Amino acid sequence: MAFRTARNLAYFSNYIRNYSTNGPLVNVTVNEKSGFATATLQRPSVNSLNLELLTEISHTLQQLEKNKCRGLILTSASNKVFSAGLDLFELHKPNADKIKQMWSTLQEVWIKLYGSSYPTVAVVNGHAPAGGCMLALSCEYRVMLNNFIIGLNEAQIGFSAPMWLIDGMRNTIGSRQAEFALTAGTLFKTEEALKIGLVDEVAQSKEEAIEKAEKFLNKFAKIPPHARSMTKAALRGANIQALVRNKDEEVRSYVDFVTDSQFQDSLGEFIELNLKQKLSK
Ligand SMILES: CCCCCCCCCCCCC/C=C/C(=O)SCCNC(=O)CCNC(=O)[C@H](O)C(C)(C)COP(=O)(O)OP(=O)(O)OC[C@H]1O[C@@H](n2cnc3c(N)ncnc32)[C@H](O)[C@@H]1OP(=O)(O)O
Repeated sequence: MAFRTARNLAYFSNYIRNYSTNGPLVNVTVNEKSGFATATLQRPSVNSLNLELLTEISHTLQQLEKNKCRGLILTSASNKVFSAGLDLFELHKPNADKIKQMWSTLQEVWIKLYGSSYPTVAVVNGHAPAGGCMLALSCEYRVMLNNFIIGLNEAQIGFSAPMWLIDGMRNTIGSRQAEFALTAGTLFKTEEALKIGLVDEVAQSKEEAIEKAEKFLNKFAKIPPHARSMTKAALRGANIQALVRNKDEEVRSYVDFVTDSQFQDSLGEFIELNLKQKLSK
């Protein structure tokens, strides 16, 4: 049964309504004609990835897969920030159990989005540092609006991106550019990101970006879906399998790393320097 049927659509909307306690953090709409779903991240003010948002993204992806989605556009309700990445306030002086769940859910999101059977496009309509860039990189195609930044700036905050994310970056922009970008933790302006292939197209407005995203998704209209998804799995499978094999070990290392006092000190400094307005509230 295709996801675009009215019955499935109603089921999906009900599911999202029932799932969220404080209103959905991800709003999903489906274009009944094309069958393409648009998932809009709407956690104020910057879509920072806390456990609740990550869990909702993960459940949304699961439902899309189950309902044989024909294509996904991932975007943001904010007109300034696509996603600010992991919620740094949740990483600061953390509860180890929550951190464990957070990292495990982040891994799930990568597995489900990078490995989705349906085609995916990120409409990057705002800044996309770190985890924001991760979400965009998990998609197959990226259309970005002008005057924003995107990149994996983990090195600047005092850690390294995990192996699966490094691989995702390498697959997108090539080894040499990935090495330059990751070791310096570079955040690229839209035009620079286009030049190195971190984004595929630039748009002047969200409407134009959505049109470009739909054009990309329509390219697959005549390709048998199972052939498309088998080919995608062949290309991306090794990355996913390596993560699945190493999942629990990575969660353990991550919790140790984040709860270590040295990391907490450097995160505290980063917050103080970059997000101190919020800290002083
Ligand atoms: C086997 C090995 C395993 C071990 C692994 C070791 C560790 C590995 C960790 C790897 C992690 C990789 C994956 C992802 C990592 C991350 O995502 S880390 C997060 C990095 N994020 C950032 O650096 C972004 C910081 N924010 C900004 O640069 C800017 O805020 C912005 C996004 C560019 C937006 O700028 P602007 O529009 O000017 O808004 P601001 O005024 O700066 O911010 C608005 C409010 O939002 C709050 N905020 C911003 N970012 C965050 C955030 N990341 N988390 C929480 N909150 C955030 C900010 O404080 C403002 O709040 P108010 O003052 O209350 O308005």
